[in-house]
Amino acid sequence: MERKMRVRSSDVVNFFGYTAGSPIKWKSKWWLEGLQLKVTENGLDDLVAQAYPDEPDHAARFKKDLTAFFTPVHELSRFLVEELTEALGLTRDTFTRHEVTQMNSTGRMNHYPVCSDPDSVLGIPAHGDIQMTSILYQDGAGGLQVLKDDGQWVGIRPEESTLVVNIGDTFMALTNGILRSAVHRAVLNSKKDRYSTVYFYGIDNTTTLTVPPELVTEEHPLKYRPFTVQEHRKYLMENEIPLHGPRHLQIDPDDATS
Ligand SMILES: O=C(O)CCC(=O)C(=O)O
Ligand SMILES: [Fe+2]
Repeated sequence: MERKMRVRSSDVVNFFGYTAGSPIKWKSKWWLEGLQLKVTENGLDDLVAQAYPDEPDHAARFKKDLTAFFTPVHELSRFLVEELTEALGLTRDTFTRHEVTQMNSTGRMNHYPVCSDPDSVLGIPAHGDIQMTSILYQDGAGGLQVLKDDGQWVGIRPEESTLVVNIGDTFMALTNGILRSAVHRAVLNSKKDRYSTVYFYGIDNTTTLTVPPELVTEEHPLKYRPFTVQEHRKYLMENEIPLHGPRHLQIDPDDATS
């Protein structure tokens, strides 16, 4: 506990560091503790030094373990974004060229403690992820659910050696809604704790991003206005997200067709 307190978050927008319960000001309760990570050389050095100030061996091992997961997953994220971009008929680096530093991407480790009344509270309530893609590794406990178009929640069963890939709100808006940000949540169980680790691959936070003109046609008119990821993040931190994608970034926020 003392170690967790050493790295606790004091940042309400990006909440880097340790948080217990909801890291943001939504009304609903979150039944989890989490560690939000800056996955850069400096970010990881600072974190492990704060967590293990007098134990350099532990610090080095923790950094090695974090790097072993996040470095390949960063490369995989960029590859997947580029493959999807190309599949849409665009130049491969249309979006990834906005990847300034890894600073715009975030790692997150979630721990959902066992809950004696799992139907009374959620681990994480319904949301879409902010960034381009999320890659999630979950243990065998199960609890991730995705919202289907018919309003039903479907469980994403854990499979050994399998990663879950999710499209985020930024990628949805930048592809004019062709790729869909999946609304998801984490439910609890009364038998065992659950752990998951996520990498949110992000591009430039502060540049105004726009839908490429190639994705705007007569049948598929421009649906999303120019935006910055930072502005989108701030909106989400301040507004509990309803059960749909980034509708506030739409030119017509009342258009509910996706
Ligand atoms: O733990 C999970 O299955 C979901 C985690 C998640 O949605 C998130 O960290 O954004
Ligand atoms: Fe998520």
